[in-house]
Amino acid sequence: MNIEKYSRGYFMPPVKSLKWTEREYITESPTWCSVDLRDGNQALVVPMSLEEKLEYFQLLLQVGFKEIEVGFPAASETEFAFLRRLIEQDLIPDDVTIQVLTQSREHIIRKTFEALKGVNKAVVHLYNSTSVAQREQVFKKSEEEIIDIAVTGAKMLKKYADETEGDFQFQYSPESFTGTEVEFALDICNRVLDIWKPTVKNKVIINLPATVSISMPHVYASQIEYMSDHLNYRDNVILSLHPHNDRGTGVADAELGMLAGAERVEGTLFGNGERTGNVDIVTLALNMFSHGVDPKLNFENIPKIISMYEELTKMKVHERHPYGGELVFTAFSGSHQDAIAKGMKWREEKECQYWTVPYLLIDPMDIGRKYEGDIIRINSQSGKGGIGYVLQQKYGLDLPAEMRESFGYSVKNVSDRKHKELMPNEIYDIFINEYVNINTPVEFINYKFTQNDHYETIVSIRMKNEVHEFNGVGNGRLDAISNVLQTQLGIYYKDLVYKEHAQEIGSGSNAVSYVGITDMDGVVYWGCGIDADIMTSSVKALFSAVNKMVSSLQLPVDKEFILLKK
Ligand SMILES: CC(=O)SCCNC(=O)CCNC(=O)[C@H](O)C(C)(C)COP(=O)(O)OP(=O)(O)OC[C@H]1O[C@@H](n2cnc3c(N)ncnc32)[C@H](O)[C@@H]1OP(=O)(O)O
Ligand SMILES: CC(C)C(=O)C(=O)O
Ligand SMILES: [Mg+2]
Repeated sequence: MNIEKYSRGYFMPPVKSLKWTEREYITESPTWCSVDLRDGNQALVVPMSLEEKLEYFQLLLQVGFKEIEVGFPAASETEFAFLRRLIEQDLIPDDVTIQVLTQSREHIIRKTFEALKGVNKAVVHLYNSTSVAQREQVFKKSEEEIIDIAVTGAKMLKKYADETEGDFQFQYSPESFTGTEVEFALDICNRVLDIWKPTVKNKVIINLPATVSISMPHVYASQIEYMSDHLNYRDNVILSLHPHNDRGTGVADAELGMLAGAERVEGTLFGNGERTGNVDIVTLALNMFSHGVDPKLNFENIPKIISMYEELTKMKVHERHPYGGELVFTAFSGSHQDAIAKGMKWREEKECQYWTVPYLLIDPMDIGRKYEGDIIRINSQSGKGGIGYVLQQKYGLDLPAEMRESFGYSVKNVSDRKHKELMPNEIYDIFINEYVNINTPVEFINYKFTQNDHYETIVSIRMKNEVHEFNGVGNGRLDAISNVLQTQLGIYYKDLVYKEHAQEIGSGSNAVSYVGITDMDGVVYWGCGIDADIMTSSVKALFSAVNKMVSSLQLPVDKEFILLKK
């Protein structure tokens, strides 16, 4: 790699300013400004049509944005017409302020104000680039000449605003701020403020963009803190951030920037925007939410927001995207699944106030995701905890702990062999086929019981197409039948374990029984019986376990032969 080609192109403030390091977390939501319809839109392969922008605008209103940069009206017919539509059809709610972007060029500013005619209120956002690279290479101008672009633009905004009806607030961005000497950025912002003279009633927004993110987040935070501490008219200035995500640290930049004194953040849903995108407001807001701080945006139905976002922008939310991604609440691996399943149970039992389930930063249900099919999915990396959880949640089958282990391996093996994820119905099918009501080679037909001080049974069993009746006794009914199998058919085992429950999910209310038996070599075999009658379900479970053992050990099942053997 050609490492000699690169060096650090950012500027630390002249005085190190690190008060932000003493603040631990963000205690209240900033003012959010969506720039989806401008920065997001200008970065799309095909920018949105007017109708699409209208639909996206509605989406942003539903999410709860109160400030929305709706476009760059001088850029195109669509941009201009969109703003006109919003104004002429009165589509801007009273508590929402729209924002428009303009360069510092008179014909562009003029067109911008033309587009704004009839608006009640709006933020007019002026930008010019200030970095060393842009001064030298793009504008080929001195610092004073660059300041002149900003100051001239600021004066033009004031003039056109004075001539246009409506309530206008001004915003200035020293674009490419992160590649600008911080003292110069401060100087140019103060010179613009001197023109606009912000007041308590008409504050000015100074927006400090990481147009290109070129440093680690603590550098950006230090730059923001320096600006916050040294800007003139500070009480009447709203300090705003506009991070991009070139280094993958857009969210960190915004969070540290807020700790450093910023009161407002510009960004987009899911981080759409130039190159690697703007900062993702969904992530920022839900990060706050996860700390118990109200972000004042509503992401209760994130699947719907994603589907509208994808349809309108033609972009895709990545599977691993924080909060929104399809897989971000999903555990495939055994130990994660086990911990999540136990954490969910703990939560149910303890009725805890705070969400503390391991591996899940927030409760997926809070943003419209569901547990089923979302948090635990099964492949060859999965474990008994997760597999048991799926059977329990989806089919109401609460397997005994030891049986979960044995079943877990069956499922993993299938997934491994087929090299695919297994859906809950496939897991259920494996369970039914391998464990439930297994009746070969020894088929249970029916039973009769009489009770004295013990139980007597006559049980009918089919083997090799012939039905035989056997008599047996025992302390309980299952014990009586177990004794038939052992003493009369010679199918010996030990340590019979048994569990039953009602199957609350699905049609009807079946009883489910599980039986585990251990052969003479210590190998355990499990069976399950499902039946409307609880006794029958337990007998079926016993026969299922017995049949698994008989098949595995290849025991003879001819009645005469067994009796002979005995
Ligand atoms: C970081 C950001 O996202 S900034 C926003 C970027 N967004 C967009 O550019 C989308 C909308 N833009 C457009 O549709 C067009 O660029 C327009 C309509 C604004 C201008 O179009 P044009 O004049 O045809 O082209 P272009 O943008 O290339 O203009 C470049 C000229 O503007 C100058 N310029 C660029 N930015 C600014 C600015 N903020 N203020 C003043 N002049 C500027 C350049 O130095 C260059 O000057 P030159 O003609 O002397 O070389
Ligand atoms: C217009 C400005 C704020 C911008 O989009 C940027 O600098 O990234
Ligand atoms: Mg930008």
